[in-house]
Amino acid sequence: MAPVSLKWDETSLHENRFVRDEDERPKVPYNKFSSEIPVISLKGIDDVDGSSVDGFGSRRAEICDKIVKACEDWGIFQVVDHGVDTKLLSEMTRLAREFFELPTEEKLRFDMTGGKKGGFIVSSHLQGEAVQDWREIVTYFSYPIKARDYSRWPDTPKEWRAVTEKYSEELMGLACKLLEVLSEAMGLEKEALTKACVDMDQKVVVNYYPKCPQPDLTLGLKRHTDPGTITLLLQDQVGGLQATRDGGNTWITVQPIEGAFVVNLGDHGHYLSNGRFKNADHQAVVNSNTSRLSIATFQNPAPEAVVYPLKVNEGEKSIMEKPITFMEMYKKKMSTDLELARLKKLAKEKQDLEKVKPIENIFA
Ligand SMILES: O=C1C[C@@H](c2ccc(O)c(O)c2)Oc2cc(O)cc(O)c21
Ligand SMILES: O=C(O)CCC(=O)C(=O)O
Ligand SMILES: [Fe+2]
Repeated sequence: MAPVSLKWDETSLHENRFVRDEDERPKVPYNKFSSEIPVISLKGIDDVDGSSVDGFGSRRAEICDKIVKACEDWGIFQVVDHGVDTKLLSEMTRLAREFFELPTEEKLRFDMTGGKKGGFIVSSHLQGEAVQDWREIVTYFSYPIKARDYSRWPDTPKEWRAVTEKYSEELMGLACKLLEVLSEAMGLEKEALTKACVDMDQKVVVNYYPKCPQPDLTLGLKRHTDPGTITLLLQDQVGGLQATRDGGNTWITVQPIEGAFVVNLGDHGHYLSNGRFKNADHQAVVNSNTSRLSIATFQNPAPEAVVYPLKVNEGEKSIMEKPITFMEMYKKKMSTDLELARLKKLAKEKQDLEKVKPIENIFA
């Protein structure tokens, strides 16, 4: 299947494929930033247990409390002082932008359509979506290292592969550190969550959202929860990431912070904690002033890893009926997402037909 379109500046939203139903359209501007999502400094997270700040408990304990609270409230928070070199972050962003500025034919050398594992695609990783996302992505699978297929990693700009390898390694380290905190908060050993992932997978998705003539009618990336354990998102200073915790009634736009990562829990993290930690419900909106770039690093369990709460407290019930593998969970989620989109499209077509019926009747 050929990609939809790469001529974003010539694409009119009168082309229905980008127009969302009214209930799905953005409710809050891309640049009206909220301070509701906590920003947590990780400085001191490696302090050995027992060392104290001014005699009041350790800095690590303080950070852990903030992370746990954010996961219980929103399933989303930002981290600063995380230890990943800021030069690496700016290199990663610069090279990613250069990739999207390449001529179409160059990007299509990595065309991912037809089920290839990694590469470039317009709009969505899900083929068959009723309404398209206003974005392009390039994606590659970085862990486990033995499964890397470099033929699916962009080779232009030429420094990108080396930078990406380093970036992936650093982010794997940071993600594991955050999972240790959550394991301890569940009263489990530090390695409990990473062990439950068996051999942790990592997948990097670089999102490029072109500027859009009618941003109020469409979405850069439709509302979703991430399927995996935890996601680390690096975004530029434009703004567009939005979160909801009341099923899409109200939304907030996450404030971009230079050098910070937005961390959000996915479905796997939510299930393993028996629902204690939220799987962040989020979307990306676009704007008519400027394009936007974000880099999502998805930390997922191995496909064969068993998904089931690690601990069910006394008096509670498991939120899962039975254990399933991550592969089963992922496939079920993606097919449900597609099916919902298909049903919505059908319902809309039916509604549109009903509207024209009275006119037909005039001629009957
Ligand atoms: O692009 C994404 C975002 C996200 C997602 C999940 C479920 C959806 O229905 C959706 O439209 C987007 O999580 C992903 C998970 C992946 O494995 C690949 C992706 O490209 C994405
Ligand atoms: O671009 C963003 O801000 C959100 C990206 C995202 O949610 C994703 O890639 O899963
Ligand atoms: Fe996401």
